[in-house]
Amino acid sequence: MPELAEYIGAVEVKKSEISGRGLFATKNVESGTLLLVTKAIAVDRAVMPQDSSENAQLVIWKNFIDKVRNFATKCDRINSLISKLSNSEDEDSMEVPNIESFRPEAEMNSGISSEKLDVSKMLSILDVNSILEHSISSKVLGKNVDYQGVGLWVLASFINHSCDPNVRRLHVGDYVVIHASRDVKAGEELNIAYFNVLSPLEDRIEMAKNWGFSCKCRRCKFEDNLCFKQEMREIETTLRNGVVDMGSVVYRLEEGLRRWMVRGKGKGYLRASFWEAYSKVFDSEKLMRKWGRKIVPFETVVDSVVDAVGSDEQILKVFIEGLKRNGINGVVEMEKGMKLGRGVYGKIMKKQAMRTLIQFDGTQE
Ligand SMILES: C[S@@+](CC[C@H](N)C(=O)[O-])C[C@H]1O[C@@H](n2cnc3c(N)ncnc32)[C@H](O)[C@@H]1O
Repeated sequence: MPELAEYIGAVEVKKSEISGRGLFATKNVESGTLLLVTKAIAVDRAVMPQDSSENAQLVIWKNFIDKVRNFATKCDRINSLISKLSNSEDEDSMEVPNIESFRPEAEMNSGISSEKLDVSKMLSILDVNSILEHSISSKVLGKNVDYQGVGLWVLASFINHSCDPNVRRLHVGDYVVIHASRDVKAGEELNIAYFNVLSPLEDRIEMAKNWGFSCKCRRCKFEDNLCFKQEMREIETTLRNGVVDMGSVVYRLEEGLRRWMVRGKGKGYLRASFWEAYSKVFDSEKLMRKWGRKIVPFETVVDSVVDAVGSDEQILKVFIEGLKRNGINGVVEMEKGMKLGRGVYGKIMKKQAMRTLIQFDGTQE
C-alpha cells in the first residue's frame, strides 16, 4: 500500500472560473518557489526501446490501472481521495475538498468508508487525471531518456490547464514537485500547461480537443476576441506552410502589433503564439544579420513572453544560446538567466519539502 505524503506549501482547492475546481495560491510567491510536493497513489514505468509499439504503452497503462484498482479496493482513504476527482462530467457541481483532507495525518480520521468506485467511473477518472511523466512543462530527474511512466498524483490533479500557466512540475522518484514558473499573487489560480503553449491558437484548440476540453483560459479568450483575428490566421497559415524566411513572419507580426495597438500582456500572448518564428530568427546568425535591426530586440521579446506565459525550457534554451553567442556581458543578463532557470527548474528545496521527499519524520528538527 502506498504511504502517501504531502508538502502543502501555500495552496488550497477552490472553485475555478476556468472549470470545476482548481488549485489556488494562498500567499504571494516569487518565481521558482515550491508550492506542493505530493506522492503518487500509483505509478508505473518501463524502459521503452526506440521502436516501442503501442502494445508496450498499453502494458504500462494496464499495470498502472491494476495498481490503482488494487489500492482503492483495499484502502478506503485511497478510494475516497480518488472519488474526489473529476471525470469531466458535471465538474462545476463537484464538491470542493478541504485541503486538510489531503494531509498525511488526515489518514487517521478517514475511517468513514466512501462508496466504492465502479470500474467504469474509475477508468474515466484515470483518463482525465493521470499524468504522463514526460509531458510538457514537466522535468524528470534521474531517469534515463528512454523510459515512459504514467501515474496519479491526487492533489496535483486539481490543477487546471492554462495557455498562460504560472506553475511547472518536476518528477523526483514517485513524487511530483510543483513550483511557480513566475511570480504569483495570493488568491491566483495555479495553472500548468498540459500541452505546448508556445504555439498558435488553432494548434492549441486542437491540442485541447485531444485532451477532451475546449480551453477557457484568459489567453484563448483574448486571442479569440481579436478584431484582427483574420490577419492572425493568415500569419498562422504562412507559418504552418513552412515559409523559408521566419524573419518576415516576425516582421509582419511586430508591424501588426503596432498597427493594432496591442498593449501589455497581449503582446506577450501573441509573441508566445508565434514563438517558433521568433526562436528561429534569434537562433540564426544569418537571419539576425538580415532582420536584427528591423525587429524588436530579443530581450524585449523574452521579457514579454515570460511575463505572459511564465518561464519555459524552450525560452531558456534560446536565451542561453544567445548569451553564448554574444558573450555574457552583464550582471543583468546573468540575473535574468538565473531567474528564468529558477522558473523552469524551481528553487533549492525547502527543508519541509525535502523531508516529505525523503519521508523524513516530520517531528525532528
Ligand atoms: C485534471 S482535471 C483539473 C481539475 C478539474 N477542474 C476538477 O474540478 O477536478 C482536468 C479537467 O479539468 C478541465 N479543464 C482543465 N483545464 C481547462 C481549461 N483550460 N479549460 C477548460 N477546461 C479545463 C477539463 O474538464 C479537464 O478534463
